[in-house]
Amino acid sequence: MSIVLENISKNFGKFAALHNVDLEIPEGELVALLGPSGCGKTTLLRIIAGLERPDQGRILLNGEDKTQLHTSRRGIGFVFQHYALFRHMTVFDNVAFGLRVKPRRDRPSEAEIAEKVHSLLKLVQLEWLAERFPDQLSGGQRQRIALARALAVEPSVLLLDEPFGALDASVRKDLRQWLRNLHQELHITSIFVTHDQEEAMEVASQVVVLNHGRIEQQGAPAEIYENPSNAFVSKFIGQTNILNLSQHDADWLSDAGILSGAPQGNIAHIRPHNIGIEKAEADSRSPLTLKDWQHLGSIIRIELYNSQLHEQGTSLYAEMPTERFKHLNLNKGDKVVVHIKHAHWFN
Ligand SMILES: Nc1ncnc2c1ncn2[C@@H]1O[C@H](COP(=O)(O)OP(=O)(O)OP(=O)(O)O)[C@@H](O)[C@H]1O
Repeated sequence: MSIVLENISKNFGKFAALHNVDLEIPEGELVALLGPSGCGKTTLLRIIAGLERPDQGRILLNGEDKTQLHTSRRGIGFVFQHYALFRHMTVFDNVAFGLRVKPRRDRPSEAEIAEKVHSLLKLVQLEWLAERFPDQLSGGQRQRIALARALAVEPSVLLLDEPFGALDASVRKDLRQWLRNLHQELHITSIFVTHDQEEAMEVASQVVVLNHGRIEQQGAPAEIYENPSNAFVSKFIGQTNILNLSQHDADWLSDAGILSGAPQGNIAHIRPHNIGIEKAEADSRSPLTLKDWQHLGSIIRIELYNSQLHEQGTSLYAEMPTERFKHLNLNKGDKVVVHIKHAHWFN
């Protein structure tokens, strides 16, 4: 099901949680709503679900205005943190719940329900847990069961609010991949809320970046990373070095080669992987010293100290493949020269 939001605004008392939000989600996408705490992600999700009424605007599902339609009639499944599994029911009964409460004329027989529940438990790869109670499951297993429960009623849209929020890092990573695979299998239009940019980039086919109740940018992860439409998005998505030219950082940038052309703004955002490094000659006048580095798996993050950077104490971060770093044979305290391959410019 496609989703279109037109000019949605929502106030809580005097506080404007969403301002004139326009959003189009084509059928079958897996969309991340990404933004800092309090930016309006959950409010937007609740409005799509029909759990919250917008003060203004329309919600179109498959092109039809459903703004006034009750949640239960929107064909939406959700996995919200506070809609936890029913503790007194087994896994099987939890997944069967949505089918058993259907009106009599739509309700499948118990045999059909059993078949459906088993096929869903198979889909989430937890068939062997059917007779357990939620307290006897791990956090990751509970989330997968919650998803099976949401899928039982064959929703046209799946909404997930911080689905992996409370889980530890390695379980989160597994579940991200698993959700992506599941989506590729089912193709249900899905929207999940996260404040974790890495999660959004890794899982989603489309990322919607929100800030202060407004959409800053929508696009494929690579598009948002490579062409951030403003300084907020650039800073929020991935690591970036921020250099303010109006604060006299221009001189050393010019030495570094970045200002070979005219600056295209007052502020340069430079991704760590766009900073190339070479060992400096002994007589180099480079202001940059290798301060420290960290191993991030196959890449190395390098911290450079710049004695001429206007804001004293700030470092510049570069990244390169581990192999290349080994080849450079650098030690802490070595002088380096940098070559800046690309910058995003803002005012
Ligand atoms: N029922 C409410 N009454 C008053 N204010 C609310 C209500 N619900 C949300 N808000 C406010 O609206 C803003 C947006 O809230 P929302 O839950 O949508 O943010 P969020 O982006 O999901 O944040 P988080 O990542 O922290 O969950 C917040 O400032 C919040 O305090």
